[in-house]
Amino acid sequence: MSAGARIVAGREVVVHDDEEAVATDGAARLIAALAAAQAARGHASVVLTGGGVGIAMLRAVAASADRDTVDWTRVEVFWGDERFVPAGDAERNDAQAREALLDALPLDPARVHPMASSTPGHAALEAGDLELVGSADPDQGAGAYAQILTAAAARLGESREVPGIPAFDVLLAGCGPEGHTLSVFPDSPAVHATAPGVVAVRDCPKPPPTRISLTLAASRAAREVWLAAAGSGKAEALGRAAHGASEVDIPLAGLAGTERTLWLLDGAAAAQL
Ligand SMILES: O=C(O)[C@H](O)[C@@H](O)[C@H](O)[C@H](O)COP(=O)(O)O
Repeated sequence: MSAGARIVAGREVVVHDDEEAVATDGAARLIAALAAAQAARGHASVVLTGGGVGIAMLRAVAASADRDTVDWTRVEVFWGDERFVPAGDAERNDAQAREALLDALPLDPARVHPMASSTPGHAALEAGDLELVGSADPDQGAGAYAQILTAAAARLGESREVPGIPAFDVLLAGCGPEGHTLSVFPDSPAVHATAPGVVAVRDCPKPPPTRISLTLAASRAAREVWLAAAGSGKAEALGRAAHGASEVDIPLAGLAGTERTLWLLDGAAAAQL
């Protein structure tokens, strides 16, 4: 267990003073975890999230003096969810991640796997496979991402617990005040999708309304799942999850890594644990 952490209902919880400290600590941990994965397995994989803290963490990685302890040419990058808007739209999680960090790294483009945009007909050749990067239909985009994950599982190692999905080294997630995580919202079709996979999400209460998301079951293929959240608006949902709420009511309660589940919070978000 890491320094300063306590266990709350099976999760390792680290509480910081403010959002900036959450982002800085998350960045340091991410750099260390990716370097350790490369030392152990020769490659590393991370699943990124959108949202304020998730993107702040990427900015902190970009600014870190330890950034180059990771061989970024051998890091495989995925997304846990994506806003289904046109390619390059500033609302897209991948566009925000590129701007915050990815554009500054010597990543291998064949190892960066964005989810589909809503711009139809865009396709790209990646790692010898045809990856669909744009479609008018979010279901088609979700299906394409499921294929990308299956191919990646063959390369990176399939999760023993969740067949067909890679055993990602780290999956990053945020959460909303009503308990959503990824783009899995309370009592929505996505939270009832128990088979591990990738789903199209419609009518999201948080704009934009159409998204693509891993299911909670697919997210649980990751070795380590880290939830980063800050602010009093997240306190009630985190408190309910810590006190046993179901993932149907509070989807973030369903986040769990096969080796570690870590919550990186500020004091305001941790107030009801
Ligand atoms: O695309 C998104 O919106 C997300 O991936 C979403 O799950 C986000 O991480 C949380 O809503 C937290 O967002 P904030 O940190 O901005 O509150």
